[in-house]
Amino acid sequence: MGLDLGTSAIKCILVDEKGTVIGSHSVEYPLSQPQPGWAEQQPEDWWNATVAGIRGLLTSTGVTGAEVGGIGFSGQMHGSVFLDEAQQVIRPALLWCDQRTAEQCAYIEATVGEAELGRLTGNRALTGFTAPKILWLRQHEPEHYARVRHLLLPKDYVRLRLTGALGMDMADASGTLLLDVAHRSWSQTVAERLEIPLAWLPPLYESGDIAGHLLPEAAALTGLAPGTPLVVGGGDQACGAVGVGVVRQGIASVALGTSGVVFVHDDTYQVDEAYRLHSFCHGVPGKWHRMGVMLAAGGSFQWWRNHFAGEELARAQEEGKDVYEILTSDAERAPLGSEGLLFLPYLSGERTPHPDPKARGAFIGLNLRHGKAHLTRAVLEGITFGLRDSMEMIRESGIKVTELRVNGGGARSPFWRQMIADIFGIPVVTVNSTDGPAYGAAIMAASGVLQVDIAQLCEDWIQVTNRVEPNPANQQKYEAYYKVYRSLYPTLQGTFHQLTDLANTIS
Ligand SMILES: Nc1ncnc2c1ncn2[C@@H]1O[C@H](COP(=O)(O)OP(=O)(O)O)[C@@H](O)[C@H]1O
Ligand SMILES: O=C(CO)[C@@H](O)[C@H](O)COP(=O)(O)O
Repeated sequence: MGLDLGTSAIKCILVDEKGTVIGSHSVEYPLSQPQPGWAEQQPEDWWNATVAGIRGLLTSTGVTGAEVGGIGFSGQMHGSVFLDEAQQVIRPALLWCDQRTAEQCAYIEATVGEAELGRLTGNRALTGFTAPKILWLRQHEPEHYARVRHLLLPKDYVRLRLTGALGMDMADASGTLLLDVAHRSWSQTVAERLEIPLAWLPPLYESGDIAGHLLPEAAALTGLAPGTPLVVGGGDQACGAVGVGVVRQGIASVALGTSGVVFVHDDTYQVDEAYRLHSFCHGVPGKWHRMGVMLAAGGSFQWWRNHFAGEELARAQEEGKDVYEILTSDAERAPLGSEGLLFLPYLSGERTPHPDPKARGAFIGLNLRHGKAHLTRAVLEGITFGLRDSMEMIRESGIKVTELRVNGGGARSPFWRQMIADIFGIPVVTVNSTDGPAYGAAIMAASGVLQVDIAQLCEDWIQVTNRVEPNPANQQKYEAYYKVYRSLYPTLQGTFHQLTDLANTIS
């Protein structure tokens, strides 16, 4: 069984011993934004959704608990679950997309030193990461901070409830800013300089290791058998990459979920100049990866759907279609470049390439000829240009990428896949497994239980099902628009900051 504890829902899948998916079941949970730029979830909601998700999956597939050989976990990364002495949750978790910690990031870079932090952790301090969240708690909620005894990431908390065992994988731990990514161990130096007790951090594992076994009370709730092994699993980006077979050099993946991620495998530990890309441990034991992360990729498209696609939603219901399919087919009818219209996708601030919580979105170049289809196309093009920025950094690092494997909700659209091929100038493929991180988690479960290499299972289970080549004529036209796109953030940065400050002070 593979579980993916996402931002909006948990997705649970069952896979047989040949790697075929035999069923899936999702259960949603809410996200709260108590203040602008904040994002929180209740760990109890994750737990209830996990129990309902596993039960729903067993019921819908007719598989019995005793037939499940093992469970692997994928999860949204970076979120802080603060637990007290009795392992009880102290407050809602601050999520990966929470932007409240700019001041704490500046403090970390000043205290540890920017270059030293990079040398020790492989990364720079970014608002979504976990260590700044701990410092925020210390500064703003000292009564909560005083009770903290354990710090976990989202999926590790749910695994604790299932097994009673504390643990974290190297891939997810890389996003805490407390891991010595090169040596795959907690960084005593960083923890000491930030005065964060190392004792709060759980034991570290590789993704295919067994972390514990299902408790009888969790078995009774879920319908699974007591003692079922739980494999550690990984952060959702590492799991998503494993789920599409990005386990060797030369292949990259693009994940189009709420966030947007360009991900490359590294056989050895590598860092990018000035730590512009994240350098993290991979879910493949003893391997690493680099990635660029956009905060609102699919999230920008979802925002567009939620606020401006009432008509399309009604059409989707009438025609029994998905509203995203209607939106993308309308967008396809607008000309390439949306007749001189560009969209900046920094609706949640940004991480890569502009680590700036005050970055904002924009439509640039509107004229009277533009209608909704132009704007929809501009949103998709703007997101894809944003992803291309990460690919440029990967290219500048000297990595030659010959194939892009796409996953996440956005990968369902053939139009968007062709757009990625044209904007990146690289062939885009899809594979037989379309369950992304949940499938990667199932591969990790099989690896732990059957004692087979993760890379070998990817080789055996994953096949390319579709390949699109870049269209040279489109590539040239997009190149011209991309040049203008790249010039926009530096020009507008000051304006974005002024507007964010105004919005925070004048209401
Ligand atoms: N048919 C589709 N065509 C294009 N984009 C889609 C389609 N379906 C979903 N999406 C995009 O995928 C996103 C959801 O992706 P998903 O991987 O499920 O996200 P997450 O795991 O972050 O919740 C949506 O916000 C939307 O932008
Ligand atoms: O912050 C990151 C990776 O560094 C995000 O990838 C989150 O881990 C969750 O993203 P979605 O899967 O919900 O898009």
